[in-house]
This record gives sequence, C-alpha cells and structure tokens, in this order.
Amino acid sequence: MTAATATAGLNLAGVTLLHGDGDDTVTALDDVSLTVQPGELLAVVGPSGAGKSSLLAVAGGLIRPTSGTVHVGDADLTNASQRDLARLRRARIGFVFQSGNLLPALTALDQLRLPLQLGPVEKPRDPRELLDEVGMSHRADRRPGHLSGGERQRIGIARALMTRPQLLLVDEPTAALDRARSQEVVALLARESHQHGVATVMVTHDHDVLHHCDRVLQMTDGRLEEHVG
Ligand SMILES: Nc1ncnc2c1ncn2[C@@H]1O[C@H](COP(=O)(O)OP(=O)(O)OP(=O)(O)O)[C@@H](O)[C@H]1O
Repeated sequence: MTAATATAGLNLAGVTLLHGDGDDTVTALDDVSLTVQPGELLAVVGPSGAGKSSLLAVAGGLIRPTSGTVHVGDADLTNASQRDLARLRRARIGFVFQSGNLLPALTALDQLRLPLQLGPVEKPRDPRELLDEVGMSHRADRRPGHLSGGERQRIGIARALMTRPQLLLVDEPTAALDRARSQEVVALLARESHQHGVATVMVTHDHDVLHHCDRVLQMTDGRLEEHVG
C-alpha cells in the first residue's frame, strides 16, 4: 500500500478471514482489497452468508483478519493492541445498526450525548446542532419507545457521527423501515457522508436505495466484485 492510500478513508489490502479450523474452516472473506474514500458512500450487497457482516466487523476492528491489513486513515487496525483498537474505534469509527440500537431510558438528545460520556473526544459535534441536522430537533425529549423506526434510525446515525468519525459502518439500516422511510434514511446517510467527508460502508439487501450510493459492490462467497444492477 502506498503512503497516499494509507492516509484517508478505509483501506483493506488482501484481507482474508477464516472462521473455525480443520475441516470446519469457513472462508468468510477471501483476499478482499477495498478503498473507500472520505466522503464516499459505498453499498455492499450480496446473499446471506456471503461475508458482509464479516467485512463490517473486520473494517471496524471488531475481528482481526487471518491475513491482510486494515487501515482507517493512517491507523493500522491489524497490528494495534486491544487497548489501541478500542481507542481507535471510539475516535475514528461510527457504527449504525439495523434498528438504531438506542438505550430505552434515554431521550433523543441524551442518546447523542452518550458517546461523549464514554471518554474524552477531541472535537465532538454539538448534540443539538446535529439533532437539527438530521431533522430531529422536535423530538429532542422523546425516548425511543415514542419514536418511529425512521426517527430511531436518524438518532442512531446522529449518535454515530458525534465523534466526527472518519469511517461509518452501517448494517442494514432499512431492514425495519417502509419504502419511503428507507429512502429518507439512506439519503441522510449520503448527505452526511458527503458533507462531513466520512467514508461510509453500508451493507444492505435493499436494492431500492442503491441510487443514493456513490458505488455498489457485490459480495459473493467472501469475494468483493463489481455489482451489475
Ligand atoms: N463466528 C463464526 N464462526 C464460524 N463461522 C462463521 C462465524 N461468523 C460467520 N461465519 C460464517 O462465515 C460466512 C460469512 O458470514 P457473514 O455473517 O459475514 O455473512 P453475511 O453476508 O453477513 O450474511 P447475512 O446477510 O445473513 O447477515 C458464513 O458462511 C457464516 O456461516
């Protein structure tokens, strides 16, 4: 990898991930190389079991690959200690889950404050400003039980952006949403990625939202290929 490609966004080089051992070995990722630029929204589609969740887990430093390297900006996740990995994840990576993964007892505004309470953050976003940016100021005092699925997802996205991450990893953000809400949520992801220069990887089964994405790749049997839509 050249110095230039190692300084921004996400870079995976020759990443292979094996699960299990002996006869039970499963190749979840098979020699995957990928660069996602700052400000780019990449969608990854593919059948169940193709390796999409494994890709997110490796890119997010949650699982170490069997071989190959993973960089977020200039940070090498592959050789980092557990302690450094935790610090890198907190400072550089945002995660968005299928249904928002919000804490039931916290208001929308407090969900956004939460990442700032888990440790020092260099230049955090202002929670009220970010709430406004995702169109949720009018719901600041509501708890998740009184929000719609689309609203919960907006809060989940905003929470992931509080620390100004370089990389955003998004797992099936529209799985629980109807068509109109799905369009809004992915349009929001595209806008936030572009505006704030975040490299975003979104795994999805939802082909109706792909037109919001800058690039679409297909995962098949652990390999990433061009998507023919
Ligand atoms: N912890 C594990 N131990 C053993 N095998 C695993 C483990 N996690 C995943 N696998 C296997 O690795 C392969 C890739 O799984 P992965 O969850 O990444 O696929 P996926 O594309 O995300 O699937 P889905 O769309 O159903 O979520 C599958 O064959 C799966 O059975």
